[in-house]
Amino acid sequence: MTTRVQSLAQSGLSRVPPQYIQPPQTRPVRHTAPEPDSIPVIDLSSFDPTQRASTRDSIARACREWGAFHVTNHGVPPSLLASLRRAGLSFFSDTPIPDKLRYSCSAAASEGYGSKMLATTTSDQNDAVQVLDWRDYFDHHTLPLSRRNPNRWPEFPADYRELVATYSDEMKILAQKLLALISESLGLRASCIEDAVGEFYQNITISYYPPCPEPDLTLGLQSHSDMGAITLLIQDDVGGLQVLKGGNKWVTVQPLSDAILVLLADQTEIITNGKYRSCEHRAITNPDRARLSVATFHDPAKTVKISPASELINDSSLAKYRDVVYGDYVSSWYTKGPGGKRNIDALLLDP
Ligand SMILES: O=C(O)CCC(=O)C(=O)O
Ligand SMILES: [Fe+2]
Repeated sequence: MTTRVQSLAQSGLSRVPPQYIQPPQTRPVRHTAPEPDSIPVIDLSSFDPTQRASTRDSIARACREWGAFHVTNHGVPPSLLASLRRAGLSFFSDTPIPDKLRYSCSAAASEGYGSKMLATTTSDQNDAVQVLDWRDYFDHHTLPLSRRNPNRWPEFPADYRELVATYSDEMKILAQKLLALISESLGLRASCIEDAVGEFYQNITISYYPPCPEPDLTLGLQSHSDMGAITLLIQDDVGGLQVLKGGNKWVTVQPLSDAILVLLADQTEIITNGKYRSCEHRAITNPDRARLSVATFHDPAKTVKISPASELINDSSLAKYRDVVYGDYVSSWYTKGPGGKRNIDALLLDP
């Protein structure tokens, strides 16, 4: 069974164990001065037709420049976001570790309480070395309803299961709204991306990053892009999520109370034929405070074949990505590990 990072952190270590030490090239660089650049914020309240055009333009710019943006006035009650963060934090910080271990998940992508999501190796003097993330998590299978079994989720606090179920339903509605706006921002039919994805397979992962004694040597979550279509993320006020801008600059996403962060994922990159790239991101740790985030992933079914939208392909704009059956993409992702964007880049026809 994998060690939980929280038990290591609570044992009062002053150094992190060697398997959590990143090689020099992937260690985080801490920003001391305020960063000049920040993730765009898009107000979704203006759903009347005249404003919709300017919302679409802002979305187009954010998707091209960042592959990520915050949304405000998104229709999800702020009290629900706060309650879910509170319930998640209570599971991680108030439940004794032996009780949490009753919910242990067995392998990558299975439901439950775990720590090592990603098998990743880095080469150290020709020996393959596995580097672990400084993170524990709880993964919930939430949609379609046939996958949702709240009995597998924590039963404390008392409203935990109901909150996760309500949150799942709200995130589905928001993901549909956003995929429609993103499609339209490319001049496509509103339903174009959602039709290509099909019924959403939705997972909700609550991540808990304990304080880390050596934050300059570790990552809470190594660099990756999410493999599905679209991810909706909320975090607490601690901060630590970073997105890669322009392929070379890590920018910290400043927590914005009540906003929801939208991250474009790999299948949207394929469907839009690379007009919008998926967002590469990672989480850093800090020495003082534990951090909590909730990521809601919206993926195709494993049997769905994903290819660039036919509306975007013509004689002067050829398909840039190979078609892929989503289940094959997922298997290969877990076999190779994330490694930034190497999985999606491997599908490029002419890299
Ligand atoms: O903790 C975060 O902010 C990032 C989580 C994430 O990227 C993921 O779960 O895929
Ligand atoms: Fe992610």
